[in-house]
Amino acid sequence: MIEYDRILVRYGELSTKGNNRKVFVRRLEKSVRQLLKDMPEVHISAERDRMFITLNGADYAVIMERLHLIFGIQSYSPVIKVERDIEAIKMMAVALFKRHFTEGKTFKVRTKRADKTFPFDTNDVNLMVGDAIFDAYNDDVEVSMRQPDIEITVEIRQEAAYLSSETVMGQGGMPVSSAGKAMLMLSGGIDSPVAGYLAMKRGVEIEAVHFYSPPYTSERAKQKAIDLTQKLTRYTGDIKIHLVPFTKIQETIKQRIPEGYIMTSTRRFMMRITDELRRQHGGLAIVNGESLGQVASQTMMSMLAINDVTSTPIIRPLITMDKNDIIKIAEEIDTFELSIQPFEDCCTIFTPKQPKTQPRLDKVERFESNVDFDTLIAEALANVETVVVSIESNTGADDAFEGLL
Ligand SMILES: Nc1ncnc2c1ncn2[C@@H]1O[C@H](COP(=O)(O)OP(=O)(O)OP(=O)(O)O)[C@@H](O)[C@H]1O
Repeated sequence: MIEYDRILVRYGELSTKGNNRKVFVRRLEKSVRQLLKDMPEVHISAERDRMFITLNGADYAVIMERLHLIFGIQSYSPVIKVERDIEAIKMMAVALFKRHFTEGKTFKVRTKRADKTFPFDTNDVNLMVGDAIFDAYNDDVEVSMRQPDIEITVEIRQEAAYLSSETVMGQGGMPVSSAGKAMLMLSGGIDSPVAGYLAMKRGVEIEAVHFYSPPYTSERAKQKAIDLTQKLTRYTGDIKIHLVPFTKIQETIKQRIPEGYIMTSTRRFMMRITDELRRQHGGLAIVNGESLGQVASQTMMSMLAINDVTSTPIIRPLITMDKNDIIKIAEEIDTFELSIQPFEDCCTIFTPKQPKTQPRLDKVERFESNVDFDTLIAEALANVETVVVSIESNTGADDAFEGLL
């Protein structure tokens, strides 16, 4: 049976990014190199609009599985390289087809001609290759343009033609850290890990910030935030998490701020501290899991009052999403089960039964001005614990991202 000799990787959106493309392609190449570091036989060559991973005996299925985790890849196919000769193409297409064909399966040929000097156009190649397959089976096979069981792709480039019968969709998005760094406000809930994933997918490098309030919240609640961070490392490698002790600030808020404004004020302090950590660690933005109208803190009035503490850009990837869609992504990235584990969260413990859904900025500012919060903020910042969370060891790619960020 014929065997694939390389994997062809398509960048998609990347290829349209003008002058930045070179930088993006280089980053993507670096991600792939790191991910396949334990396979020294593999050869990677990143060209302008395609990347080729030559197997040299490596198992293509293992590589295909890992590529699925890399942002910036639109799709990829295991391919066989053949001469730019229509007879050679036809022969290989038939061989590939035979590899997959069982009775009743339909097919389609899809050609892409990157090199326009090739004497036949896309349609000609589709027809000629299709005819070769019909001939090989005495016309006893059927074409289906809409939903073929077997799709033979032929990509004709300057140096050769590449044939495949499998195309897998990648994650899409932009390569890791091509957009700079942001701080992810990570609670133990469903939403913030999804927000982090979506930001990472657009090339944002994430450092997580988690607020915890012992003894009101337990070690296990803190561990949950670390475990959620670990789930995200699968896509980028190591992620730092800053664990901020928040007890004193929350107790002070509870004593000194009128009940209806406790939640607004709590969020404002979280944001101020996150912003300071951002400044210290060279971040450019803050990412959170807010989604419009989900809970009291997420009305527009509330956001206005909370957001007022900083002019730093706040990225809210979930802002217009429905809960069901957020949950779907949480399931896909395997954070959902962890998120729904019932460990206490610092906010829910102190949150009054009826927080103001339309808090007024002038009021919350007045309430806060009566208390010396600056000292408490400095104290919390001085006691931040930073942990580097590493990629899970069962992905088969441990350490693969080392040095990537
Ligand atoms: N303990 C925390 N540490 C860090 N960030 C937090 C914490 N609690 C809340 N946040 C941030 O504030 C956002 C809004 O939180 P809130 O609890 O109002 O909403 P949520 O829909 O329950 O969010 P989540 O599901 O992420 O907990 C969160 O998505 C997160 O970004």
